[in-house]
Amino acid sequence: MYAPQNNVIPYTKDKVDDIKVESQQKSAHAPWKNIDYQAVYNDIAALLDKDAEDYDDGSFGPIILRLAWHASGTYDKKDHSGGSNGATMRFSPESNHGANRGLEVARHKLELIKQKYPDLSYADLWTLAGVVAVQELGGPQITWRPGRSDATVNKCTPDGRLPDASQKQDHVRDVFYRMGFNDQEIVALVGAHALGRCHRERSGYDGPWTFSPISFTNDYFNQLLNQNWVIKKWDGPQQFVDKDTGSIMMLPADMSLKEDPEFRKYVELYAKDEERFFADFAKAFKKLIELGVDFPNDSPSLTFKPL
Ligand code: HEM
Repeated sequence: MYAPQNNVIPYTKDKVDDIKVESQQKSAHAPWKNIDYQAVYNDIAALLDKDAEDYDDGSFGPIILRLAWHASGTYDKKDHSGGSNGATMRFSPESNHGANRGLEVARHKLELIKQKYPDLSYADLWTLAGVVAVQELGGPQITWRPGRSDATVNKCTPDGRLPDASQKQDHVRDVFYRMGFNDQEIVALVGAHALGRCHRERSGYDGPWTFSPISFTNDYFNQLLNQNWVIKKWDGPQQFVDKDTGSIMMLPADMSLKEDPEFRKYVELYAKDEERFFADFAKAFKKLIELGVDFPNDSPSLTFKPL
């Protein structure tokens, strides 16, 4: 179990009641106070595998997690632009940036939740949904805070802020250092590739990273280190497949994590210590979804019980 940090208020019934009492006055200036977040969590959790029998590996969790990451990973610490606050991927041009191809599937699913909880901002919804995806697919508990607000189209970030999978460690560092992450945090975050898969029609790449793409584990690191990776023979962009089965894959950017000695230290650590990976991922992911967010002073830190 991942014990909440000391300053974290567990999402107990009392806390829910507190929020309800405050919301009896229906806070027009702070609509985020009017919401029962464990109820939202539960509704998102129920959505992950609803009508998903014919979708990918049977869960919308991975693409919903990717939405939370791409909404947040546009942050630039120099001018505080981008980040999850604003949810500007609702608008073109950001929704049409190449890196965001396919994410309309996740945005569309979550629209059902937005309709049920109109006071919930899209920025809070998408980040909370990322937390739900990680937890419900077996990952660590992640502390989350409400209070983000939605911006208008003029806050869309320029194209090119998210990582380019065909590039290696220098580029990966440029992108994540721009957000304010260090090498250990970068490796922990990319461990999310335990989940989900690449889609030809979206990124051009093809296939999952692990044999269990709807279970959050440290298996991405084990596969990265222990498989014999060979260049896939095809007409698509350069990617690697495991020599034995040809059914799992790595991107050039993934391979750079094991080729770069500083990154590799953490790949090895997380491959042998899943508990450490879970703890470090939970911290780094919380940081990711809070980049650039100026939370209201009274925004509580919440943890959620899995369904
Ligand atoms: C070097 C950094 C990264 C690169 C180059 C990268 C690249 C990619 C690419 C090319 C895809 C396939 C998209 C598709 O074809 O559908 C993908 C999927 C995915 N990425 Fe990353 N990514 C990076 C970091 C991250 C991080 C930090 C997270 C989360 C914390 C993440 C979570 C995911 C997930 C869950 C999927 C699967 C989506 C699905 O199944 O539809 N990625 N990534």
